[in-house]
Amino acid sequence: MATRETRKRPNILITGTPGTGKSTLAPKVASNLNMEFIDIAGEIKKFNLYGEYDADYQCHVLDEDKLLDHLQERMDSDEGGIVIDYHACEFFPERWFDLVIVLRCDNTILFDRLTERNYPEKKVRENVECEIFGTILDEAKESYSQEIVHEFSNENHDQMAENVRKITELALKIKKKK
Ligand SMILES: Nc1ncnc2c1ncn2[C@@H]1O[C@H](COP(=O)(O)OP(=O)(O)O)[C@@H](O)[C@H]1O
Repeated sequence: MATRETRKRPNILITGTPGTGKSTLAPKVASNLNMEFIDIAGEIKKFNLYGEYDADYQCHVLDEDKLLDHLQERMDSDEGGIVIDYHACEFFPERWFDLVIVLRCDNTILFDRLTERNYPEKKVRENVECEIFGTILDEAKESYSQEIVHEFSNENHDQMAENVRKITELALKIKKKK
C-alpha cells in the first residue's frame, strides 16, 4: 500500500463543483505530465458502480464503496502517476493523493455552463449554491493536509492554460522531492 513517501510518481485529484472544468482540465494535466488519466464518471457507468435509484434526481446514486474497491489496486500501487477528476473528494482514502486541486468558478459563469448542460433548474441552483459556499474546498481542506490542497480559479481559457502549467509545476516539484 503506497504512501506519499513511497510513491514513485504523484497521484493528483482534480475536484470542484460540477461545471468548474474538471473533465476538460484533468486530461490536459495528465498528458502534460505523461501520466494516466482515469475518467471516473466513465468508469462508474462502464462498471455499473451504482447503488440505489434516486427518484428526485431521476438517476442512480454512486456506490462509493464499489468505486473505492474498483480503484484501489491502481491507486495503492507504488507506481503512482494517476490523475483523476471527481466532483467530491472526502470519501477517497487520504493516502491516495499527493496533490488535491480544487477548481473554482464565478457563480454566474457556472450558472451558464450548467444551464447549457440542460440540468434541471433545481440541480443548477444547488450546484451554484455549493460553489458560492465553497463546499468542495471546505471538504478538501477537512479531508487532506492543507499543504497538498490548492485552489485555482478556472473561468476562462487563459486561466485553464495557466492552471495546467501550475499543476504540472507542482507535480514535478513533488517528483524531484523523492
Ligand atoms: N477554463 C475554462 N474556460 C472556459 N470554459 C471552460 C473552462 N473549463 C471548462 N470549460 C467549459 O465549461 C463546461 C464544463 O466543463 P467540464 O470540464 O465539463 O466541467 P466539470 O467536469 O467540472 O463538470 C464545458 O462546456 C467546458 O468546455
